[in-house]
Amino acid sequence: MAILTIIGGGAWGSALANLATKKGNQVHLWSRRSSFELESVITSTDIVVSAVSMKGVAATVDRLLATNLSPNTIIVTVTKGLDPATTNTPSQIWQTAFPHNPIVVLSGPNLSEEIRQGLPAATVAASFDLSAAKQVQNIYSSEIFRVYVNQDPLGTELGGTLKNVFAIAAGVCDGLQLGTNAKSALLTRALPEMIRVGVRLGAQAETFYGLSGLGDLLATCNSSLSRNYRVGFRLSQGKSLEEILQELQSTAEGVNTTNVLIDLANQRGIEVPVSRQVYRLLNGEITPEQAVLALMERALKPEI
Ligand SMILES: NC(=O)c1ccc[n+]([C@@H]2O[C@H](COP(=O)([O-])OP(=O)(O)OC[C@H]3O[C@@H](n4cnc5c(N)ncnc54)[C@H](O)[C@@H]3O)[C@@H](O)[C@H]2O)c1
Ligand SMILES: O=P(O)(O)OC[C@H](O)CO
Repeated sequence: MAILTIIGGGAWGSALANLATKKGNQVHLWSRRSSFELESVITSTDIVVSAVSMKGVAATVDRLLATNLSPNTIIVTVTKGLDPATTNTPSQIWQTAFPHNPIVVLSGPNLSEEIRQGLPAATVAASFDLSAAKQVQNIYSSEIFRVYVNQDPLGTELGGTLKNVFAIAAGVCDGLQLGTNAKSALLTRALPEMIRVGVRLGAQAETFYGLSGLGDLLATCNSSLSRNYRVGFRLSQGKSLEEILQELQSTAEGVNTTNVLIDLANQRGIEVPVSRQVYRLLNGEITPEQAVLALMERALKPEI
């Protein structure tokens, strides 16, 4: 049995708290509205899970820096986003702030609503520190949640983060009723685009073929449970982004991720054709139909 403190009481933090509690662990679920102080539970904590949205990562890091967290405590990050100021991933931010703590990325095709319903799912615990990843694997593995490990935290994290951009595109594709051929083409071309970005940032290409890359891409791009997919679907119905985000009342990380990704691609000269059309659509530069046409009329090229 381990003692976990989960920071962030949103959809995913709550689902992760339930999974760990059902395995017999002691779980403190802390959010900004909690009636207890973070300090009061942190010294006895074996594992801290950060389940806040990207916009809350910096504040959460500061909050934890103000406690006396032991360097032995494993920090697990599940946020799927990029920092607009630095383009860093959450695990990079955590590692910089806590250089002596093991940092583990937990990411995979994990729509929280399905997990809340007790449906089976698999995921990846990734860390440079394999023993820390294995501890997280043991704590979270159950008959409904199968956890694999790897040693590519950046690739694991970028798979979960970048797929949100394509989930928006997939929602547009389905909303416009473009058909199965178009959807298959979109998802297939999304994967090399994710790998191109990931490898340039230092991730391993193979990681993107696993659960945290292809797996999460398939889950998110094919489910109306995905908030990013829903953003794309509603854009295709002519709603404004502002209106959609207002109705959503929850986090769709793909909107911020698209903007950061395009900054990054421009700085480093990375070719990201699908993401670029998602960017133009989100920023009101083109209509969904124009985005599709722009992709179809690109200069012809070899497949690989
Ligand atoms: N919901 C899912 O299916 C799922 C699955 C895997 C990963 N994720 C990722 O987990 C993260 C959280 O997603 P969610 O679905 O729980 O979102 P959510 O919108 O339900 O909850 C977001 C949480 O972040 C907290 N937060 C935001 N700003 C904060 C701040 N400044 N300080 C402290 N806390 C702050 C909120 O209080 C809330 O608890 C996202 O990055 C998401 O991509 C979600
Ligand atoms: O609801 P979304 O689009 O944030 O997707 C949730 C998870 O990332 C799916 O793995």
